Amino acid sequence: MSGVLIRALRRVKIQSGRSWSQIIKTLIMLLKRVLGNDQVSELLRFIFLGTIVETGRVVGAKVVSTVNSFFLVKASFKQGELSYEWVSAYIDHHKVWNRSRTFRVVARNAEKMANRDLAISAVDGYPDAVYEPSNSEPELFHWRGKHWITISKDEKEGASSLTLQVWSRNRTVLDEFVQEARTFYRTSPQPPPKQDYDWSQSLIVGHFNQADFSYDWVLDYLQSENVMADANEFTISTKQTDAGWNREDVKQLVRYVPSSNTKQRLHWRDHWMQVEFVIGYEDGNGRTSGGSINIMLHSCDKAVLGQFIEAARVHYTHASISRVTVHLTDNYGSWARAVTKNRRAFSTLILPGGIKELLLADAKEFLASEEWYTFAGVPHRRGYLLYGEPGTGKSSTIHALAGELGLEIYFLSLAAPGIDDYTLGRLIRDTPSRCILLIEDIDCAFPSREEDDDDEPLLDAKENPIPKEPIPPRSQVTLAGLLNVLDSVASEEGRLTFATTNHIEQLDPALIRPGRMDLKIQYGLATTEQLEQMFDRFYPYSEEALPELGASIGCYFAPTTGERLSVEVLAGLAKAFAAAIPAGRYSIAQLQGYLLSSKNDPQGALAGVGAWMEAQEKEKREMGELKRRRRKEAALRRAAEAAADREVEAESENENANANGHIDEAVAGTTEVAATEQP
Ligand SMILES: Nc1ncnc2c1ncn2[C@@H]1O[C@H](COP(=O)(O)OP(=O)(O)OP(=O)(O)O)[C@@H](O)[C@H]1O
Repeated sequence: MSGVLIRALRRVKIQSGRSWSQIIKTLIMLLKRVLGNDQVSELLRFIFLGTIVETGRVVGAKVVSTVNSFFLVKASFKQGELSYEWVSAYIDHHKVWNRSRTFRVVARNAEKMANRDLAISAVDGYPDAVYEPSNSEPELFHWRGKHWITISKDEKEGASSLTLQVWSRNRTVLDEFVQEARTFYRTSPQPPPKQDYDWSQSLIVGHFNQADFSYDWVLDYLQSENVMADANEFTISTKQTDAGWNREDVKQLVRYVPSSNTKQRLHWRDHWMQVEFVIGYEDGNGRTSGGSINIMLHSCDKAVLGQFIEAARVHYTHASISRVTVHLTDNYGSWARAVTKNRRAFSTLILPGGIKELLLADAKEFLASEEWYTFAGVPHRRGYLLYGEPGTGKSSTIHALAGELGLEIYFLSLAAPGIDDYTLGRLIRDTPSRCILLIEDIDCAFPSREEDDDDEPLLDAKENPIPKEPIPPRSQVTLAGLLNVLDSVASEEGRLTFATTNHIEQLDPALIRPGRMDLKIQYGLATTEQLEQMFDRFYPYSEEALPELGASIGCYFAPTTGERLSVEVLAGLAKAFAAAIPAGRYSIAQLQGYLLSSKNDPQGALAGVGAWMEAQEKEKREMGELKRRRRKEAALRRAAEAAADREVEAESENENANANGHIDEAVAGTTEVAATEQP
C-alpha cells in the first residue's frame, strides 16, 4: 500500500507560485487515485466499521452503567471490617456459594464447622476433607424470595472483599440486608471466626496484665467458664502451679495450659468474646510474669466489659472463701501470679490460752474501725510481730487468720532477688487496701544478723578469742527504706502488716516500736497445755466413725487387745502424753512430725515418746557438736589464712627492704667508680 501512495505522489508536481485552488484540486485528484485503489478502500471500510463498533460499545457501557446506577444499589465490604464478617457469615449461612463448581479442599475438624454441608465428615478422629468454594464468578442470590442480589468475592490473602449489587432502585433493601446480616451475626450460636485485626475502633478490647490483680480474677473466671473447651493447642504441664484448663480434670497430674498466644471464643451472657492468652516469660524461680489476657468483646458497650470484670471479681472472691491466696514477687520486683492454698481452720491452731482469740479480735476490731482512725487522724494500719522459736506456728497463724478474715496475703521476702528500697516501695503501693502484708524472717534482711546463736567465743591455738566473721548483707533493702515503706501513706489503707522472726533481739528497736509493730506476740516451745491439745487434735473421738471399717479419724484401737479406745481412754492418753514431755522443750512442728509416724495408734505414740525424745536429744547434741566443730575449723582456717597473709606481707616488706639496700649499695659503688675514673 505504501508503494501505491509513493507512486501517486510522484505523479503530482507541486510548483511554487501555484494558487491554493490548484493545490486542492491536485490533492483531490490524488485522493481519488488513492481511493480508487482496492486495498486502500478495503482498509478504510474496516476502520469505519471498527469505529462504529467501539462507539456502540462505549455508548452501550455508558447506558448499562446509567441503567445500573438507576436500577441497582452497590455496596462493597472489605476484610478486616466487622461488616465484612456479618455479610460473610450471613451469605455462608444461606449457602450462596454452595452452587459453586470450583473448590479449595482443606483438611479440618468438621465437627465444629458452621457450614457442615461442605464437609465429608468421616468421624474417625482424623481431619475431614472440607470443600471451600473459591468462586470468582458473581453469584445471584434471591434474598427473602423477592430481591435479587449479585454477590461477587475478590479473594486475596488477608485483603478479600465482597461486592453486592442489589437489584432495586431503593437503598432500603441494602439497608435491610446489612441489618439482617448484622443481627444474624450478633445472635448466631456459631462462634465468630478468630480475628487478628485491631478492632478497638468498633469493639471493646480489655487487656489484663499479669502484674495486675484483675488478671487473677479473669483467669480464674475463664477457667470456670471452661474457655478452652474447643482449643486444640496446649502446652502440657505437670507443675501444680500451672493453671489447668480442663474443668473436670482439676486434680489431674497432667495439666493442659494454653499455648503461647492462643485465641479462644467464648459466649458470655449473649455476647461473643475472643480471649487471647499471651504467655509471659519464666523467671529463675519457675514463676511466669509479663503475660496478659486480652479480651475482645463483641460489643461496643463499655458497660459489658464492666459487667464481665465484676462477674470475674465476684467469682474469684466467692471461690476464695474456701482458700487463701498468696501473692508472691517475681525477680523483677513486681507481684507475680498468685498461688492459692486450702484455707486452714483457725481452730486447728494450738496456741497457749487466749492468743488466738486476742489476735482475731484485734484484727477484726481494726478492720471495722476505719472511720474511727480517720476521725482520730491516726493512720489506718496495724503491725504485728510474731517472734519466737522455729516451728511454733507463726506462719500457720497468719495463714489461718487470712482465711478467717477473708484477706489475701502479699508475701514479701526482703532477701529475694530484685527487691531493693525502690521496688519495695512500688510493691507496697501496688497492694490493694485490706490485705495482709507478710514479711517473713524480717531479721534476715539486715547485716546485723548472726548465723549462730552460740555466743561462746572461739579461741585460737594460743587461747586468744577469734573474731567472728562479718556476715554480708543478705538484702538490698536498707533499714531506712523499710521504715519508710512501713510509715508510707500506701500502708495506711487498712493494711495488716505481719512480720515474723526467730531473732527479735537482733531487730533494730526503730523497726518494732509501737506504730510500726503494734502487737508483739511471742511463740514458745510447746507447753503442757499445748501438748495435751495437740494429742486431742491428732486423736479425736467420733461417735459417727464406723469401727467395722477399721482405724480411721475418730476411731482407734488398742494394738494388744484390738478394742476400740473410748473417749475417756483417749483423754487419759493425752494427759499422759503431755506429762511425759518436758514443757518448753520441743516445738509443735517437731512433735507433729513424731505423731505423724503413728497416725492411727495413740497408745503407740505415747509408748514411743520416751525413745523419740532420747533420739532428739542425741541428735541435738550431735548437731551442736558438729556445729561447734565446723565453726572451730572455719575459725582456725581463717586464723591460719590471716597468719599466712601476715607472713607474706612480712616477707615482701623484707624483700623491699633488701632491694632498697642493694640499690643504695649499687648507687654508692657507682659513685666510687665515677670518683676513681676522674682524672
Ligand atoms: N501452734 C501451732 N499450732 C498448729 N500447728 C502448728 C503450730 N506450730 C507449728 N505447727 C505446725 O508445724 C509446721 C510449721 O509451722 P509454722 O511454719 O507455722 O512455724 P513457724 O513458727 O512459722 O516456723 P519458722 O519460724 O521456721 O518459719 C506446720 O505444719 C504447722 O502445722
